[in-house]
Amino acid sequence: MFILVNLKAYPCDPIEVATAARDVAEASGARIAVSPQAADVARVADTGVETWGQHVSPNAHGSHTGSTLAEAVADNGAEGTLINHSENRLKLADVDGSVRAAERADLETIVCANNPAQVGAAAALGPDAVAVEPPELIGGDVSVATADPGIVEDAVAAAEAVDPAVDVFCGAGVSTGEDVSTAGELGAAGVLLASGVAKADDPEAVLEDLVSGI
Ligand SMILES: O=C[C@H](O)COP(=O)(O)O
Repeated sequence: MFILVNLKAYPCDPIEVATAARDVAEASGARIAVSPQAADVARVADTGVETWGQHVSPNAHGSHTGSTLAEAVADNGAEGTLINHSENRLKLADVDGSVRAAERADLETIVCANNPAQVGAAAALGPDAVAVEPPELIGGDVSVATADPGIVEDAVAAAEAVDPAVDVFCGAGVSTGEDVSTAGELGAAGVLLASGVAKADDPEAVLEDLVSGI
């Protein structure tokens, strides 16, 4: 199970979380990555933790003011990127363009989706993985794998039907090792989480609990 911690725009210290994630990953052997604000990618990557972008734009180099260039994200140390997060939705053509931009920059990709139908559509674009996140459960206290296990199983089936090579993650409300374990039992290859770590008083303790569920 891959644990991807999205820091969103939370007022946490990205270096504190990144350092904790690096240490827990090294001690446990678990794959843990941190996805900070674009402006923090380089200094988070400098900690040695696996680092992901929160978004890349569909454009290449050129006259695109305000874009998040995939090549710049990669050059600053990121190994992958989220695309189409629930809080940063894109048009279908731009999801496709962002996946292609990430591929050009050798970034691994996870395309986010609200439900199994969108998971199937996202899988058809050929990302490395898709993540199913019911928007109403994001930021809550109950894991998607507990609140709505059927949506995870249906998402796994939807991706499998389109492209068996595309992994499925689940996210929303994940904060414990038990949540990670349950997600794995439902067929998820990883979890996408944010508030459980970014808002924690002791991010390292939460990460240690999370990896206990792998
Ligand atoms: O990117 C992370 C997801 O939106 C889940 O957020 P959450 O763990 O705060 O529910």
